[in-house]
Amino acid sequence: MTDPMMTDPVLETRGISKTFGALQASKDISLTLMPGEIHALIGPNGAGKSTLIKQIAGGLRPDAGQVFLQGREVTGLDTPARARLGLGRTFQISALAMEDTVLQNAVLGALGASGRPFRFWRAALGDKDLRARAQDALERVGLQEHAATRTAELSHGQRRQLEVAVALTLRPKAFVMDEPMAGLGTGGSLRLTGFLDGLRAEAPILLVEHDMDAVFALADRISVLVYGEVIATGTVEEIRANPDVRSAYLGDEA
Ligand SMILES: Nc1ncnc2c1ncn2[C@@H]1O[C@H](COP(=O)(O)OP(=O)(O)OP(=O)(O)O)[C@@H](O)[C@H]1O
Repeated sequence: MTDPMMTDPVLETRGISKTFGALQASKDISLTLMPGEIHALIGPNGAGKSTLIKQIAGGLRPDAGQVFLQGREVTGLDTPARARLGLGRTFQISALAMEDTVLQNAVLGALGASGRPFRFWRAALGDKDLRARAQDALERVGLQEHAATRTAELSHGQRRQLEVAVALTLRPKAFVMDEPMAGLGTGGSLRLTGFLDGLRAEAPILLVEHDMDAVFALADRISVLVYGEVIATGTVEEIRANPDVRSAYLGDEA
């Protein structure tokens, strides 16, 4: 990881707050994602992790606070506009078209990245540039041999890799990932952990994850969210040793 004192964050939230009725789901959240790092966001169910991710990605407008991507404020932009500026997102629930092939899904991602309307979808499949971009992304995640496979036939882990490939067609400056390990067995989690480890050199990753083995193996920094509030940010060692974090979340896992 690059020394955080020496560089500017790639992605930053400043004072993000959001209430749903009487519930404060985000309380004055300020986070940074530095070049080359994996910053994990952990916390109990209902702590507000997905709500924060949605505000960062553009699906939910904060009541207060700002989001910056490479120093540019994006708080007022919608999700596609943020994606075009380089915010790569993968979802808790797969957003892939299961009946389409792996390559078609990647081309669809590349089409979205190009900013062209989706009614050109069929034409996009024959577009050399989009196909090249899609094939390049598939190669980077190691799925090139499965380009013609129906997405439904991929393993769970391969689908996660395809989601990353779709995000890669955007040439992202930062990744935001919501529980990529969900539903993977031990072997799948280990493979994806190795893959994400290498991916951080491409773009830093803000990683929401419940799989603590993956978090402890990957994270340069961890922020702990409890009742909508970041109660601690630090290295794996600092977070494991933090008594507030142990009592609020980690318990025996630390
Ligand atoms: N659209 C909404 N309207 C009302 N309440 C909401 C809405 N979205 C989320 N909440 C509430 O906000 C709180 C935070 O939810 P959120 O899904 O962000 O938590 P989380 O940390 O991602 O949980 P999990 O780990 O289970 O995915 C919860 O109490 C949830 O019920």
